[in-house]
Amino acid sequence: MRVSFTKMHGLGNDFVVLDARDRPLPDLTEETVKALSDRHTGIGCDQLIVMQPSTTGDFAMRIYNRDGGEVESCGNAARAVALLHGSKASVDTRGGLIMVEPDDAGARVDMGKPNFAWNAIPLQMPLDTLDMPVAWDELEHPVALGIGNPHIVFFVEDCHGVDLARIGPQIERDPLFPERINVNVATVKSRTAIDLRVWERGAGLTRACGTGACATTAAAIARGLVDRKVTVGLPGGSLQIEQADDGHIWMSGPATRSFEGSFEWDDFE
Ligand SMILES: N[C@@H](CCC[C@H](N)C(=O)O)C(=O)O
Repeated sequence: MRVSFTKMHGLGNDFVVLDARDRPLPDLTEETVKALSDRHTGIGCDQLIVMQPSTTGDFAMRIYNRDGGEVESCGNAARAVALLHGSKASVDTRGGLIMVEPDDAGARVDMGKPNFAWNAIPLQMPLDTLDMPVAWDELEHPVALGIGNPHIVFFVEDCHGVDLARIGPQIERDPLFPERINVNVATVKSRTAIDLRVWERGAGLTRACGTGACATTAAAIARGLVDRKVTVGLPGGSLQIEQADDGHIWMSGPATRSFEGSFEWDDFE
């Protein structure tokens, strides 16, 4: 079966997007995701995204990390599918229903409410998620929360000085996080600006992480470190994040279509 794809990115966090809204795809296995995501032998991406029909939203977005695992949420991909859809839409994800709307800058997304409940994230045991009594080397007292998917946020003096490639995988796979976790190191620059680097669960260091930017802003607001409207600077560029009066986190930022192509499904099974 010949399948068309669109290669896209949000601030350098890149995706292979398959549109199965009108034409179903064969079952996607972990091996197929890994093979398509491979940067040497496949098409190459951080996440594989599948758009599908939905009964609860205008369409569904399924998200697979490059390691083959299916996950709940992806902020940068939400902006990418908004661009492909072309108009305001409700998107059904495993992390909940989100609203997307293309705009001049790319897209605006209502990512829903952050969840600080330890068993929703989930953590292995009850802990104060706003000030966790845990440390990994110099990284200590993090905030843990869910924004569809699980995140841990460390506020540090200089996020660029953290060896995230070394410590990120240790934290991601610590038994404290039964479903593993996305690891954010953040430096608060002012009441309206945060610098952020992210070690993504199942994908490693990425140029940007939309849910990471939302989770970090929600954590910084909860700690009283920033105002409710923040610019988050990531290696790939900036996102605008805002918490509305009802607690929902809104994200605005670019989404880019890189190229289109097609492949033989059988070659990646
Ligand atoms: N790049 C994404 C997040 C993708 C999923 C994440 N790695 C997870 O495992 O939860 C984003 O922009 O939010």
